[in-house]
Amino acid sequence: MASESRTTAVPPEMANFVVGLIGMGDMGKMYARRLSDAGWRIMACDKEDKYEGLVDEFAQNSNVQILRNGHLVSRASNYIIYSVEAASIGRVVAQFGPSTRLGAIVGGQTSCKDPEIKAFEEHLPSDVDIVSCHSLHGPGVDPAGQPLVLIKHRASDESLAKVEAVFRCLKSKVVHLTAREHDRITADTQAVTHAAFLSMGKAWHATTQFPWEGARYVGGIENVKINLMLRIYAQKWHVYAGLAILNPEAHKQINQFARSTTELYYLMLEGRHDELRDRVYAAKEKVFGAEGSPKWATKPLLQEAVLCQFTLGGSKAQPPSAANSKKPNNHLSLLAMVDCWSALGIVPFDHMICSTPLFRLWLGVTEHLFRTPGLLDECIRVGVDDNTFRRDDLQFTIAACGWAECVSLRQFDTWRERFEVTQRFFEDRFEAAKEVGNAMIKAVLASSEE
Ligand SMILES: NC(=O)C1=CN([C@@H]2O[C@H](COP(=O)(O)OP(=O)(O)OC[C@H]3O[C@@H](n4cnc5c(N)ncnc54)[C@H](OP(=O)(O)O)[C@@H]3O)[C@@H](O)[C@H]2O)C=CC1
Ligand SMILES: O=C(O)C(=O)Cc1ccc(O)cc1
Repeated sequence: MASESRTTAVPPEMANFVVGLIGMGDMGKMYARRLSDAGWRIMACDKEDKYEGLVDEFAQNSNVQILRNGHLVSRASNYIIYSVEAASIGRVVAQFGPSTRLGAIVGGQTSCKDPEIKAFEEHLPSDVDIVSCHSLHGPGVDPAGQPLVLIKHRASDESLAKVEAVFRCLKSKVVHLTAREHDRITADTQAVTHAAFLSMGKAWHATTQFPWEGARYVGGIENVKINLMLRIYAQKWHVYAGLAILNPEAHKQINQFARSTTELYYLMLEGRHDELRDRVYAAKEKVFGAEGSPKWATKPLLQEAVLCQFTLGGSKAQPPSAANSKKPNNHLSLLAMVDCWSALGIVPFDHMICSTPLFRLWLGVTEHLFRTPGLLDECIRVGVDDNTFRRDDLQFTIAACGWAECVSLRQFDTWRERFEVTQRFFEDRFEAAKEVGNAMIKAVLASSEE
């Protein structure tokens, strides 16, 4: 669309306001497109070697001006958003921060706020206000209705109001938090959720299987596991490494998830049915409330039936309608998640205000498992009596411990290698998974709004 024909969402008193974007990767481009479509003037850059490519890409968009580097963006913009890799934020702000225009506002889009805020405090001139942001969804998701965290770290009310005016066109749900609150909540909602899906991918890779091709991973819960695992492995490695390794609050959660997985697996392996049952039910009570006074809403977060159709399989082992050929599974990953929340005193429903689509699906299937009569007892029985999933669960446990160790040792390079080798194993299916995953998320969001 030519920008000249756009209607504008820019208030008259902000007609000359320029939004700067440093980092034009997936999120930076998403902001550039959406804000410029709403009438905001954008000045943006990526690394200098991408200058020509970006100029070509945005040539038709007269509201977006591509500059050669962050110095030029910083000097010319009123609100500058750093949208670079979390691990680079210190270096990039050190480089461009001192060029920030007098009296400007600065923020960042990185998924973990501790290093970002430290970098701003260290390198920005004292006349600059700091209002950071975080859209809690990936670049391909419509921001309307999704949470957008705003952090008024060092700013006047007037600066905050300007930032709110800029983001209003996204139609996201604004959540005001401190940087510390943000990191604590996203450690619970994102980092530990990703640890579960990353471990599933590793386990299926280690046992060289594409789970959608076999007959064991059939049904709504399995579709969520498979589609979200693929969705994560289809992304850039640094997004997940950054929010796990750099978030000081996340290490404890990821470590506890590995411990919960290992301890539940031991109980299954050693046939200690009653201990396993006691532990799972104690965790259920702590996380989901006692019998008769549950913490979940009357209406379940999601209907498993809605999820059954979103299978990547269908051509081989099972037709898409084969919901009733579901195989009972012990769902070690889901039991471990609830055990982990219980051990850390986390009530996941408290975080819904700040949740990603992926977290809502994960919590939704977990809730489904724990609130559907008979399902939890079936898991416990399968966990003890049935060897069908033993190997996969062993690999899942090894993977969960591997990720936890890698995170606690802050091993970015190892993290990357672990991620990319499994990414290559699954890459042929990313396109299909993206389509099915998007449709699944859309259907679940629609059914939860009914
Ligand atoms: N992807 C997602 O789902 C979400 C990501 N985020 C966060 O947003 C941030 C950006 O993520 P995303 O867009 O996905 O990542 P991308 O890797 O797609 O984008 C980051 C961009 O910043 C560029 N960059 C690095 N250093 C500089 C520099 N000195 N000057 C200018 N540009 C630079 C990178 O170049 P190069 O690749 O060459 O290093 C890259 O193009 C991350 O911190 C991420 O954690 C937040 C919400 C969702
Ligand atoms: O929904 C998720 O957890 C995602 O995987 C997408 C994502 C990744 C990084 C973020 O900082 C926010 C959202």
